[in-house]
Order: sequence, then C-alpha cells, then structure tokens
Amino acid sequence: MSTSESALPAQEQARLVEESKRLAAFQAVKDHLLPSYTKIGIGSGSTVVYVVDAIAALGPAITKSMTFYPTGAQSEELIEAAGLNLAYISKLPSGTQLDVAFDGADEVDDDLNLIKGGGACLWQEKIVAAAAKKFVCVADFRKLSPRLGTAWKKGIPIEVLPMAAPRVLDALKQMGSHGARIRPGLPGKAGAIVTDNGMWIIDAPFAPLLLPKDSEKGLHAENESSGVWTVDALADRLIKLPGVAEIGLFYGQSGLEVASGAQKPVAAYFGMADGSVEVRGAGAS
Ligand SMILES: O=C[C@H](O)[C@H](O)[C@H](O)COP(=O)(O)O
Repeated sequence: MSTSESALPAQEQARLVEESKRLAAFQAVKDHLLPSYTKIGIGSGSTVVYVVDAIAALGPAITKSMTFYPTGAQSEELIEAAGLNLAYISKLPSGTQLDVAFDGADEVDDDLNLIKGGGACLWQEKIVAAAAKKFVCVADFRKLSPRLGTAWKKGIPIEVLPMAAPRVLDALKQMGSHGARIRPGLPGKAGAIVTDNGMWIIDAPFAPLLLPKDSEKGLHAENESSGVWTVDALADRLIKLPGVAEIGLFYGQSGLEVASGAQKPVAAYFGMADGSVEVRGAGAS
C-alpha cells in the first residue's frame, strides 16, 4: 500500500481494497471466461468471492452449460451458494483439462510467480491450476511486487504432514529461514491450523526471492544458509523435503509455454487504488 493509501482511515482503506478486488475479478472474468467454456476451476480466498459474483452475474443462460471445480471447502460453498453446477476434480476424466481456473494470491512477482496459502489453501489450488488450459490470477494492488517476499513478510506457506513438522523446521533453518514456524489455529482453537487435507502449515520467511533477470544486475543467491534463493531453486528444494505435501510457491513455466501442468498464471489482474485494473501477462482471449 502506498503512503497516500495508508494515510486513509482504516475503514476507507478496507473499502478501497475490497473495491479493487471486485474490479479485478469482473475484468478477469470478462476477458477470460468465454461462453463456450464448460469446465471452470474456482480457487480460494476473499478475492475469489468476487470472481464467483462476476460469473453468477452472467446469468443462468450462460452458466447453465458450465461446471465449476472447487479447490476446497470454501470454494465448494461459494459455488453452491451462487447456484452454479458443482463437480470435483477427482471426477474429471483422465486426459481432460479445465478450460480456465481463477484464483487469488498473496503476492505476485514480475515473472508471475506466486505465493499462495495465506488462507491455508494451496495443495488443491495447485492441482486445479495445473489441470487448467489457462490459469488466471486475480488480486488487489497490495499483492503486486517485484520479488516474492517483498510485501508478503509472513513467509512461504508449506503444507506438511504433522509428524514431519519438526524435521521440516530443522531443514528450513539450515536453508536460512530462521523465523519458520507452525501456523497456529484460529483464535479459540488449540493447536495448529489444520488444512482441508488434514495437514499443517509451516510459514517460512526468506529474503526476497531472486529472478533470472537479477543475475544480470549482479544479484546472486549466495549459499544455502544465507537464506538468499532464486524462486526456482528454493521451490525445487522445498518440494523435495520429506514430509512436505505441497508448497505455496506457484512457479516454473506458465500455461502459455507448456501444454498442461503449469502452476504459473497466464495473466494476473490487479485492481488498483485509482479504480483501474492492471494486467500482467496475457490480456483478453
Ligand atoms: O490460502 C489461500 C489462497 O491461496 C488465497 O488464494 C490467497 O491467500 C489469497 O487470498 P485473498 O484473496 O483472500 O487475499
């Protein structure tokens, strides 16, 4: 948030953020949900609520031929409450892809790598995003960032098998994440937060993650224990730690570069504080 936005009263700031989410969602749906599509992935979080609003606003004449695939309990409820057709990715026939998937993010960098999982949803989100021909990210202006870990300081969410959590924390410390910790449950719940998949979340802060273009500027990852990593090197390492189910880094090639299995969006839509929508990546299709 810029100085001028953070100078606003808290209530006005919150209104601005909600309005920017709504604007981004409606624009992304307008640009990327073609009436001919039949299978649509719906992510999790507060921004996706507006995506579902934008889809429902198209009306049953258009949406009745579409089926919507959730990424967890919240999006399942959203789909049902909007009166849209619900189905599950586990029932998507082998070899079939979703036409498009929409989801939010906690931070988006210049190369469209994402941090996700701030709301404890990431594993099913990655499966749904990777099952789509086209993955589109929708966010507000606070999420726009040159490098992951610049604005989002809570750490990279990592979904772990509970019995492995202490070992994973040890490994993260060796990799330079000194503040890594198990995410506590919501107020009133004793113990750790439990994901839709019965796992725990570890939040692992690292120094802002470097991109390939940074090496041209003379910025390099030093050594492991320095905690300075490129996105790809860190993600490749984290996903191999025993006990890690999935990580909240969505990285690698985008759907424009690979036929299937992409975790990175083809486009990210940001609602801006001035009421405009900034698009990174592919615009309308
Ligand atoms: O765990 C939650 C998901 O990854 C969300 O998509 C992400 O946290 C962004 O959520 P929001 O739209 O509420 O900022």
